[in-house]
Amino acid sequence: MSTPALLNIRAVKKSFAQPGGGRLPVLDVPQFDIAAGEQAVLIGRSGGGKTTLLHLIAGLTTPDEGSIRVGDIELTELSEAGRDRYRASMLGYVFQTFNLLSGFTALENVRLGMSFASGRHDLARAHELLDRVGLADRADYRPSQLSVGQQQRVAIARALSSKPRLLLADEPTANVDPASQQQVIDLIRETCRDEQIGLLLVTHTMDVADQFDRVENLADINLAFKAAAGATH
Ligand SMILES: Nc1ncnc2c1ncn2[C@@H]1O[C@H](COP(=O)(O)OP(=O)(O)OP(=O)(O)O)[C@@H](O)[C@H]1O
Repeated sequence: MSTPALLNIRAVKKSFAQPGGGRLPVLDVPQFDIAAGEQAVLIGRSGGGKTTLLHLIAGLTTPDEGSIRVGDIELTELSEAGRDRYRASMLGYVFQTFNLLSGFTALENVRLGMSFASGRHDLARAHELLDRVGLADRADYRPSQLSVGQQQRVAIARALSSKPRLLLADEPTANVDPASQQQVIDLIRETCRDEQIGLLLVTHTMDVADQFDRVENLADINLAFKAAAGATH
């Protein structure tokens, strides 16, 4: 029996208005799929559209055309409130810049990640996740009292707090030292494996990409990139 699909992208195009007028085509992706529980890494040149693709999958932005399905949900048919609910119930997102709330402690930041999803605060899970990321003794610290690597780990705990089906991680090791890098990757991969969470992780680090069975280069799945390359060569 084949593994059920978690993410199906079909014929998705995304362009942005350019400051000087006209539109910049960034993505033209005929097909991109992730199976339930699958772990894939996305690589590609800077400015190529990796973050834009994650934003589309997260429903943070909408495509010009095409279809994005996550489980039974067609994202392009949802209202903004519907996309908020989809994010809360199905998705974890580790942002490049963490996006922790500075006025709240590490524990509160993790609990904030789950409050929308479950409608209740699962304190035990928040503590378990902080323990898992090695920050049990930092639960009451605010982001400004944590190192950059520790903030990154809080952001990972928060993204996992609502037990998502799909985790999107945008360069989760960009701000941690090489020694912590492997810990962060192991943490994300083990948790996703244990909880059957699909993973799409963006990285510029080949040491990280090489650890994954599935490595997708955006240049290979994005026709907009090929069109732009063809125009300049
Ligand atoms: N809101 C926006 N308005 C206009 N252009 C945008 C917007 N967001 C992204 N872009 C453009 O889309 C392109 C792709 O950006 P994106 O951030 O997705 O690239 P990336 O592959 O994630 O890059 P990096 O590896 O440097 O993080 C860039 O040329 C960028 O200027």
